[in-house]
Amino acid sequence: MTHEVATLEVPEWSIAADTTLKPEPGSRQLSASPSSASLLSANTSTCNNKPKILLMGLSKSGKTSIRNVIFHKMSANETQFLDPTHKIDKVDISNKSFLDFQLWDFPGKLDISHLRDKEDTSTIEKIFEEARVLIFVIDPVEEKHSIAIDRLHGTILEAYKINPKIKFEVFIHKSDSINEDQKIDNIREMTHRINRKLMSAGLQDRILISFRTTSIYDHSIFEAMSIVCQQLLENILSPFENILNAFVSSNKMEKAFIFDLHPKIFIATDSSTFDMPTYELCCDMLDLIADMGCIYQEYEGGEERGVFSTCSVIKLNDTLLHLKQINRHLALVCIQMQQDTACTQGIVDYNFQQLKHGIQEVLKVANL
Ligand SMILES: Nc1nc2c(ncn2[C@@H]2O[C@H](COP(=O)(O)OP(=O)(O)OP(=O)(O)O)[C@@H](O)[C@H]2O)c(=O)[nH]1
Repeated sequence: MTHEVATLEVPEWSIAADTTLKPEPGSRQLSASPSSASLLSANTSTCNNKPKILLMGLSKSGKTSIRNVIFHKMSANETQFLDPTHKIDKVDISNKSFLDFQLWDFPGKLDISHLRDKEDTSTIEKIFEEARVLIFVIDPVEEKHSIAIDRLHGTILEAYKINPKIKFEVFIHKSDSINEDQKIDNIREMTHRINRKLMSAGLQDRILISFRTTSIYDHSIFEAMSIVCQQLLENILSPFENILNAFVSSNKMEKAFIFDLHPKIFIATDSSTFDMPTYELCCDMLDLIADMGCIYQEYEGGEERGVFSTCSVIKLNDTLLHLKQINRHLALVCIQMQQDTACTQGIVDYNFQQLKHGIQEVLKVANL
């Protein structure tokens, strides 16, 4: 397979060290033997109006690793040296990001479902009433499956009681350590066990839980987090999808994604079938352009020179990969089969300008 970079401009988003993370001061303090009170601590009191995503699960299930790999560009191998989380770690995802929300990483030792008797209930209510999505991370190779399912069930009941609109996502994590058959079996077994528990509480029709297999060692965690983050953008998802559908059909594209560049999360795609290899190819293109950008970024007077109209095309045999920056935060990445000569670069460029205009109009109306 020949890899050929046809055109390349340096993207301004590729350079900066990751500044999307702004952990709150003191949010990672250690305590010798944490009680539930110290695990919760005053951290829950500094809420703001941003949507919140909660990251829960047993100790060592991989919550902090997920957070760091996606939002802090930590390599998967480095996560082996992470300390356990001792207090709720709240992270603002904003600044250089299009997405604007808070991610709350909970200590695995903190079992919210058993706190009602011990804690001020208003603290627990505060956690759930402002949350949009609860991600529960389960390690499938742990012997503590039943404990994890019990904790998940208790947490879901508690959260639903306080906030019936909250969405539930279960990441069956560390999928790199199990084979394909085990992945399917795991999802089937967990769905069955949690549904049986919800049925006995009479809630099986009211609570919808999505199960995904994830790993920080491949793109699956980025895909899963992308789908979770899209739940915060409900009002723009459908117009974005329509615009992408029109772009894909008029340029005879295979697939198109709109990515938030910090972090590498896709916030929309066209309605054609999603397949992992295509998504991985688009992610790899983003990484490649970002890396090239780091090397070739030009500076003016010690400052990075802003490049707002980055366009890159990579030719892989008979496939063209396009990356076109829409604005400071967003980029279109799409795949086109080259044998389709009807769509020249000029036509693609013109149609991209129409897409860009459409996206900007949607963002204006949505006040984003
Ligand atoms: N194989 C594999 N290991 C992972 C994955 N994600 C995390 N880990 C490892 O799991 C271990 C625990 O990860 P942490 O992120 O610290 O777990 P945690 O859920 O935050 O743990 P607490 O802070 O105690 O609640 C680390 O050694 C990680 O390297 C994964 O996708 N695959």
